Amino acid sequence: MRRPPTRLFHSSIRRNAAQETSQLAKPPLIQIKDGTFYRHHPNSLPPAGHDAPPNPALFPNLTFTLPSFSSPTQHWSILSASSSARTTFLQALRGQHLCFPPTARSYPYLSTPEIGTKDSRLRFPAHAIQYVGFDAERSGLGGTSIRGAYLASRYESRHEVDDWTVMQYLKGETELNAPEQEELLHRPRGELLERVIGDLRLEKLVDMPVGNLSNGQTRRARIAKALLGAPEVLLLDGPFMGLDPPTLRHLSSLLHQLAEAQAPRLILSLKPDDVIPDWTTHLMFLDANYNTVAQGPRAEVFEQISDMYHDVIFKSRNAFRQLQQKSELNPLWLSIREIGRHLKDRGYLPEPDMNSRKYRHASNISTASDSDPEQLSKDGFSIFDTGNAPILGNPVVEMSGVQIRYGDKCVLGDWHTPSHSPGLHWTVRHGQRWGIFGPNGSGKTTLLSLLTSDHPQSYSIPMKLFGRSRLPQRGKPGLTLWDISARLGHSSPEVHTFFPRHLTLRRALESAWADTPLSPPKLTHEADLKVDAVLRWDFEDQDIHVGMGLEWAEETRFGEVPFSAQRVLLFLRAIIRNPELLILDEAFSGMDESARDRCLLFLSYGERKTYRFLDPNASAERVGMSAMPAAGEAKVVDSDISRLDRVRVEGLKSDQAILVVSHNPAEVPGCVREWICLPEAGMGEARFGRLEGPLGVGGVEGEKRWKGIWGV
Ligand SMILES: Nc1ncnc2c1ncn2[C@@H]1O[C@H](COP(=O)(O)OP(=O)(O)OP(=O)(O)O)[C@@H](O)[C@H]1O
Repeated sequence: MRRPPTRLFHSSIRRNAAQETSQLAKPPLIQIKDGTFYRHHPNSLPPAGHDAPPNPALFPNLTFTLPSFSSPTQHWSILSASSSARTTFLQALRGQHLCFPPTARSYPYLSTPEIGTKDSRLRFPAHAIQYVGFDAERSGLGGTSIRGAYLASRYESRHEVDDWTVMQYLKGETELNAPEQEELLHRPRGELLERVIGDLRLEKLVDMPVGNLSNGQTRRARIAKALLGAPEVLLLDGPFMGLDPPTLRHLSSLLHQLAEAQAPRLILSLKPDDVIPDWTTHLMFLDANYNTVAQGPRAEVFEQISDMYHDVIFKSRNAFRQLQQKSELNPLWLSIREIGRHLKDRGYLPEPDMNSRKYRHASNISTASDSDPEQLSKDGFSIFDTGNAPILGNPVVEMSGVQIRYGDKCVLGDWHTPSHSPGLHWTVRHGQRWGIFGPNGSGKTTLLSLLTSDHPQSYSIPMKLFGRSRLPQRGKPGLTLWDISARLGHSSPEVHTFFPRHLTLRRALESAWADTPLSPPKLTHEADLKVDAVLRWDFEDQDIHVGMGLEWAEETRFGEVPFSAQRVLLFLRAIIRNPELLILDEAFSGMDESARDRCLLFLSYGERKTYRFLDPNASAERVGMSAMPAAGEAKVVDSDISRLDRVRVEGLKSDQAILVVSHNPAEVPGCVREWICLPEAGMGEARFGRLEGPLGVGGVEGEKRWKGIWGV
């Protein structure tokens, strides 16, 4: 059901209807005709092999039109398994990257007199087309927040001089020197400001420093800020990443209203497992090599993807043999498999005509099914646990009535159960694998900051870590920051934000053995071997030839590799020492899906297991598996390194405790069984539960488990 538009958009919708006829004749807003893009001028670089940075042709011969007005309205989403392809495409739309020929990319509507009368700055694509990316969101609001400050400052009452309030951020009052007259003219006016604040539910947050906002709150503030610039087009890169289901629904409906009003026009970029909003009318599908694979009306693109997907899945043996040869892995095929599987699982794809000749081999190929008892999660866990629950060790975390308050606002533990003192009562034991869930703003990050000691109140609350309090007690010294960091592995968007970009990849990993990323690591021979093993696994895939050089890891800096690869490295840094307590807080968000799946597998099995693409025509006995995989799926098998008995990095040990925060079941490791779901402030108490198997198995069972956690 369509919701009525909010106040903000009423007037524009009315105006649009009245002006429809004349608007239809207006020139397109973005027009690309047979254009190819490059990051650097192809003639400006030394020839390949002479230290030239990679400079692939981006979206060769792209033709794309975004109308300025259309009836019915066109709402585009860009789909790709590669975050880099998605972001690069959006950048190209707003005038970034070199276009060949230069005239192939134009913005005819921005040159019309109509735009001139609105705001002369809108003539420039970089102004008229605003980009909001969410990968590094928890780093703050466009550099206006915790700039260079230590993470802990988020939780302290005194803030830096430039820790602006949300209102200052929205109004653009974030310069220490007074702005020029021209700038003042363009500040958002009262009425618009009030409406945007209301529509994005920011009323209660306007006086809060931007550094204190949670992930979901930050997202709303960033969209509000972009809207206040009144752009013609808003590009939202991964808008649903890291949002809880209710916030996601609210945001999607809000975006729909904006898009319908064409004020601004919206283009979303989506990951394969993102919800594709019902109101998306047009899709662009990109592969990981910066090629456009399909574009057009939604149903047509789904049909094309369905054809390609079933082709890849059911194709002849020869094609699958090619897939098996890792060196010949075809990024287009991989992209089609990844996108196709997700779209098929969610019922977007039409079924192919199985009578057609090309599917004649398909009859003996299995497809994934919930009833298959042998079905595994992507990281190799059976869909239902069969063995006994693990024997648990001593407590690692003991909270006995924890409440966190700022003035009279309680952001964690604002409840009272008859059997306990008020607040959160929670024990995590050695060997337990916990998922921490809850809506945006429910206090998950705050809870973890108490364990990592980023929160100053961690000294005063009733909490023990590793059996000790933070402050000294009779006969027992207090637990120092160094004690904690030696026993803890932690990866989160905040760790990412503050991680030194200049460290080499090897040094970044080695910092797992240091007190802080910049202090000298205390390495042993065993640690060196582990670092080598992880580097080989990370960048060269599991079945590398042992003994290959790793010089690249000493030559490449952390800041030089793509965002997704940085996340992978920080994940590996967190797990490499098998810490007693491992915290993975949105650690997999922002990773490309294939990298994420490999990381999840590595978490549980280290170098022991790997993925293999299997020939769907082979029999189960021949490939040494108890059941055949779903058609075209990569399956978890023993690695060559394991067979050669050269494993240096084992997976999780039975006595490690892990805590995982995620809003996406596919990002929750298959080993997680215990869960806690924090309530929204003032909405009751935390709920606890235990799963009968992994969360990320999709299908009916996966959905049932996920909904159970959210109390749906
Ligand atoms: N110093 C502070 N003063 C007041 N409120 C604060 C402060 N720091 C955080 N908050 C509030 O505490 C609440 C919990 O924030 P937290 O980041 O822990 O939530 P979260 O569950 O991790 O959210 P998300 O899923 O969006 O990341 C939020 O409403 C946030 O605005």
